[in-house]
Order: sequence, then structure tokens, then C-alpha cells
Amino acid sequence: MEVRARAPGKIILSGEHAVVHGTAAVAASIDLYTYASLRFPTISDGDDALKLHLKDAGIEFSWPIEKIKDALPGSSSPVSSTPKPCPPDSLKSIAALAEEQNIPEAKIGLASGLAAFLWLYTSIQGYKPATMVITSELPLGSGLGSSASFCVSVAAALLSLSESISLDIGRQGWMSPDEDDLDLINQWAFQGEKIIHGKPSGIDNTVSTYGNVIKFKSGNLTRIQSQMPLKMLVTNTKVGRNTKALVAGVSERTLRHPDAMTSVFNAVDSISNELAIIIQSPALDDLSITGKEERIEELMEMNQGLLQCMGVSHAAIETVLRTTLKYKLASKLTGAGGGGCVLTLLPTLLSNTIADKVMAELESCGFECSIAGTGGKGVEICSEVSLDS
Ligand SMILES: Nc1ncnc2c1ncn2[C@@H]1O[C@H](COP(=O)(O)OP(=O)(O)OP(=O)(O)O)[C@@H](O)[C@H]1O
Ligand SMILES: C[C@@](O)(CCO)CC(=O)[O-]
Ligand SMILES: [Mg+2]
Repeated sequence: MEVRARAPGKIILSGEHAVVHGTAAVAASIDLYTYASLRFPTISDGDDALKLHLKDAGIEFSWPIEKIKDALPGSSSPVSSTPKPCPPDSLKSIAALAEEQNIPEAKIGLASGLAAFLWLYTSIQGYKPATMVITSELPLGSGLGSSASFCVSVAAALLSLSESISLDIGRQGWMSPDEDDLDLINQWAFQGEKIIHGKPSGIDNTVSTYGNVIKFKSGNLTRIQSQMPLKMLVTNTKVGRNTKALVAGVSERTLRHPDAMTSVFNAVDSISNELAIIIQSPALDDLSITGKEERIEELMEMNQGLLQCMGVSHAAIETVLRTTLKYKLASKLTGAGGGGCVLTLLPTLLSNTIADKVMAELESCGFECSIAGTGGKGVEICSEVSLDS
């Protein structure tokens, strides 16, 4: 028997970084997914290893189960039903298990993903041999929530083949887990995100788990019923960066300038609250949609200015802002910044000719443009009964 899970990436419409410090943020899922498939070997396979195959990177990692038992003697079987953080000692052992896989230098960023996988696997499945295969449509480390969708899809696949979630094996196709199962997946994914990010707010794993458009503040989720199309151009500057380091940088700036940064965070809180109200308020005609879009554009520009105050913009992001402004379009970075992706609102009445022109100009700078489908479903699970199971 094999189970597959898929979890979406996300865009943050307002409030990244400030949300780590307790203010409100608004995010939407996007129609790009990470897929995780899990399979236990049959006795005839005679396999006694845990394998993780990262298909896009073209790398397969393998750990003998005995080695995992030695390194993490605390992981019991039957396993924990309550999500728990990885203690520092276990994290050291896990980091050593990841390091000995000799990850190529150019892909060393994967080490934290491997560590999150090992913690989730041993916590949820204990010491069973298995193979997990991962594929992702998301660019890694670009602000579209690749780490969260990785953790959510891995947690969902692992929980589906545990006692914790009862999977409807007879059903065909993708299924949305029920609310309690979503809560459990989300809590485990958050533990994985902590290993990758250091101090995540939880917004990325939450929007990846529940989908749609959400407002998130201090760990609490409010679902938003969007009453307007949000057509967002996503420009990937292709400048690599790492969310953990950027989040730590903002925290250090906050320690140096606590009063100023508190004012910045409060301003972001107001922006996110106003944005959530605009998105939810009914739009009766084109005129009122245009009015709402103009207010959203202004809020996006204000949020971008505050992200610059936090020190998370980048020369490539500024190039995108300048380019889109030439066409009177508003943009802001999305996710952790420092490179990665930038959002530009494409208003409903914008002509296709202008949209094509701005994309062509951005691509001539070496950036990659795409239009995101926003606010779709969250994590889904699909079971397949194979003949040899
Ligand atoms: N498909 C994947 N396979 C293995 N590891 C992954 C995968 N996707 C993400 N990761 C892990 O997450 C890291 C990237 O996470 P990071 O939080 O820095 O960026 P992001 O999640 O894409 O952006 P943001 O957090 O700003 O939305 C990778 O370096 C890797 O360790
Ligand atoms: C930068 C940040 O606010 C969003 C990353 O997508 C970090 C977090 O909230 O965990
Ligand atoms: Mg991330």
C-alpha cells in the first residue's frame, strides 16, 4: 500500500516577518504543490533502511534502521500521537545523520529539510523501514513556502499510514482530511518548520494545511471569504536566500531598536487588518472592485516600505518594484525576502498588452514570471493499493 499527500505553497499578501513578532498577516495558498509518497517494503523486499528520494534534486538518501535506532534511541514504537518539538540532543544526532549522507555542496540547504524529515518520520512512524519520494513544483528558498509545503505533505503522508488518521482506503482520488486530522497534520508540520526555520510564526504551514485565504495572528487562524479576484503576478528574482537567517536578522534589529521596530510591527498589523476587511467586503460592480484594488495596491506599497525598514529587501527586489511602477503597478516582496519572489497585483481592468509588456521587461532582467492561482484547497491525501501489498 502506498499513500500520497500533496500540500500547496503560499503567497503572503501582507505581514511577513512582523507576524513572527505577534502581529496579523494575510496569506493565500497557491496552485503549486509538494507531493510526498510513502511506501513500506514488503517482507520479500528484505529492505531494512529508511530511504528519502528527492526526485527534483535527483538525490536518494538512505539510512540503515539500526543506525537510526542508535542515533535516536528515544523514538519509541508505537509512536507519539502528540506533536512534540525536537530536543536539542536529538537535533544534534539528526544533523549528524543528515551530514553523513555527503550532500553535494551546491545543495547543502537540503540538510535542514532532511533533518525535519528524520524528526517527523521517527516521531510518527518509529523505526519502520520505508521509502518516501518527494517531488515539488515550488522553487526552493524563494518565498513561496517550499519548506512548509514539504513539512505538511510529509506529515500528512506519515500520519495517513499511522493509527492517528483513519484513511478511507476504498476511495479514489484526492481527499481532504477532516478538521481534526488537519489540526494534527498542521501541528506536526509546525515541528518540522521549527527545524528548518528556527522561529517560524506558523503561518506558512497553516495556510498550506487549510488552504484558501487566511488571516493569522499569534498562532490563531481566521478563514477569509475573499469577495474579489486577486490576480497576482509572481516574479522570481532567482536570488537565493534562507528564511532562517532573514528571520534571525529581523530579531537582531528588533533587539537593537525595540521602540522603532515595535512601531513598524504595529503599522504592519493595521495594514493586515485593513487588507483582510477589503478582501472580505462585497464588491458590487467593476467600479467598486477597482476602488478596492487601488486600496490594496496602496497597502502593498506601504507594507513593502516597512519590509525595507526591517532590512529584508534586496537590490533585485528593488529592480522589480521600479520596473512594475513604470506601468503604475504596485508590488511587494512575499515570504522572507532577501531575494526570492515579488508579488504584483494585476488589476481586473488591466489590459493583456500591458501585462505582457511588464512580464517581458521583467524577464529581460533575468527574472521568471508566472501568474498564481490563489486560494485553492489545502493538503490532500490519496491512497493507492498496489498489487504487492
Ligand atoms: N522539496 C523539498 N525537499 C527537501 N527539502 C525541502 C524541499 N522544499 C523545501 N525544503 C527545505 O526547505 C528549505 C527552504 O526553506 P526556506 O524556508 O528557506 O524557503 P521557502 O520556504 O521556500 O520560503 P519562505 O519560507 O520565505 O516561504 C530548503 O533549503 C530545504 O531544506
Ligand atoms: C518571514 C516569515 O514571516 C514568512 C516566511 O514565509 C516567517 C514566518 O512567519 O515563519
Ligand atoms: Mg520556508
